[in-house]
Amino acid sequence: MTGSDGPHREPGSDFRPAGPASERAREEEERAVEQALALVGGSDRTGGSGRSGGRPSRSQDSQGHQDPRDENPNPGPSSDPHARPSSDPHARPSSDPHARPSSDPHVRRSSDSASYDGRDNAPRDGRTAASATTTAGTPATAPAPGSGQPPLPDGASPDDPAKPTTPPPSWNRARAIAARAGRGGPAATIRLPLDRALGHVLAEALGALTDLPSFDTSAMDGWAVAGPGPWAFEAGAGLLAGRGPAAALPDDTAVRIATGARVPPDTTAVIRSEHAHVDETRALLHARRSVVTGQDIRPRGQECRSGEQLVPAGTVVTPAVLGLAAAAGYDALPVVPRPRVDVLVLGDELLNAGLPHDGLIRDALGPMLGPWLRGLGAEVSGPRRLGDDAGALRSALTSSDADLIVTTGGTAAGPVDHVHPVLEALGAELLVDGVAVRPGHPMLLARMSPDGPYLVGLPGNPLAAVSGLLTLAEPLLAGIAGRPAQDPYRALVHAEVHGHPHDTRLVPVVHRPGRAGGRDHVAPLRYNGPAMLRGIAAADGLAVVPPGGVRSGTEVEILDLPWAPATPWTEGCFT
Ligand SMILES: Nc1nc2c(c(=O)[nH]1)N[C@H]1C(S)=C(S)[C@@H](COP(=O)(O)OP(=O)(O)OC[C@H]3O[C@@H](n4cnc5c(N)ncnc54)[C@H](O)[C@@H]3O)O[C@H]1N2
Ligand code: MOO
Repeated sequence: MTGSDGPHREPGSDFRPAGPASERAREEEERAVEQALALVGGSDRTGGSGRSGGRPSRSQDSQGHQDPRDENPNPGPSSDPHARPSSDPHARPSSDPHARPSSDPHVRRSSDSASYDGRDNAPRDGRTAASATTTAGTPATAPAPGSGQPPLPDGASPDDPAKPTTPPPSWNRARAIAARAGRGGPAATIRLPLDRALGHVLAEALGALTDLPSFDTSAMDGWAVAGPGPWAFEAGAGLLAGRGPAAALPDDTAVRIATGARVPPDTTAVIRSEHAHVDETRALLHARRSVVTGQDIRPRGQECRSGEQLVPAGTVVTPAVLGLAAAAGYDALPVVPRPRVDVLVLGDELLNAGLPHDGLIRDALGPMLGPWLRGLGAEVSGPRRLGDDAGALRSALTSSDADLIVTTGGTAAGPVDHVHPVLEALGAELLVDGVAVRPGHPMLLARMSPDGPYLVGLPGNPLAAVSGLLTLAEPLLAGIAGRPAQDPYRALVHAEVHGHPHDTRLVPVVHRPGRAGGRDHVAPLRYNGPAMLRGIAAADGLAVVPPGGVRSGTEVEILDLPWAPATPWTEGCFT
């Protein structure tokens, strides 16, 4: 991904067409974001920023290729994981799997329904629409399963067939909502000693506490000389680093000097040892080449003057920043506290160790999410494995003092999918309830209360969970931690990547150097089905594939994975 021919980053770019229509779309998106945040009392601290191919097979083949259409084949009312029973007896289904009957998304509905009774296995189907339904476009109701009512045409609502239903937010809009929600809170500052500051974000600009260098210093081992030479010197005398000030150097004299030693006043230049000829018998030093005034002297303040800004607020404290801060006189740094994240893993079918057996499978998300979230700058507790126990989920949510709770699984409408009913019962506000992205469309973002933690509900399918992590958790955490969210950039893609008919697809890719005059590019990886991690484990990025797909030889947006660049063992995964 390096080199002038390589994929170039265009931080502000997206797929919106230019012109007034895109301007309108942007304004609408902004409005929707504002509405979402108004519900939880969030505001934008910083003012906001943002920024086909051949016919695919209909199902996943033996190589792990996934037909994007399989994940949303317009399944009809009962197969929509978002489908919620309606409290409206006249409610009729929509044929859009995302369609939720209209209701004012700004109305926070009461939670006095029988949707959640705090017991395990609370009947999902008995849930009404009383809920934390909100803005981002996915108010939730669907026909009661088995109601036998015919689906409405796309765009029609059950209450008013002429009234369009609200689709789930686009991938870009969902990310914007999450980012702005994260930026909505007050920015706290703590001072941390250097050895604990790594990975935090600077809450304030770092100003130098001293000139750097703080004194004129020798850049080389050699001789400090005064005047044009040759120079007399005193055998055995010399200046070392770490010593106090030396006496001024008289004209036509030289003194041995070590790299880093203070240069004596009146020094003209430093001559490197290898460029000097020492006449021991006459105690005279000669230069082997011409001497330029000031050579190999680092003057005081060359790198910075005291008070000068070294790095701005918002900079992530890297090892290099730690080194710079130490050099500039800091013992501790003003940083934004790491966002605290609780990870709750849901699912009775999950094993913590050993081989899958008897229908049980290994928990793939618990081991993955902690390190990934830490990589995003969070302080992570857990994972806590709660099984499919609505009561346990409820008490974990109410007792958390984290900034963000991440749950895995249980986001859909299966019999033991407790996330929505528990959020409803607790009166949480849904900022995002489903996103037009594959995999991961049932992902959600909620706020437990106006001052309470956020909750990101990741779908249980492992790659869908990764999608939710990068779509909602990453921008939210970046906002809370005071760092910029990752901007996708564009890269050439060497293969056709099928798109979903109307949703964004996130596809694992790996960066490849251009060979034989070819350009650097990304190659999509197979084993990219929602339940698979094999592709993402070999990837260094995710291609953001717009509806309709991308053709080979064109550019696609890329989100880097934290461990980019590529791992060497990618080969088996190429499409
Ligand atoms: N009728 C429909 N059913 C489903 C649809 C749909 O459109 N209609 N969408 C599917 C999609 S897509 C997803 S994603 C899931 C989301 O469901 P949940 O978030 O409720 O996830 P679960 O049902 O709990 O689990 C789904 C799947 O993932 C496995 N899983 C869960 N947790 C883990 C873990 N920690 N490690 C490894 N694997 C995990 C779980 O066993 C299931 O196989 O809904 C679909 N259903
Ligand atoms: O495709 Mo599902 O959306 O997340 O696995």
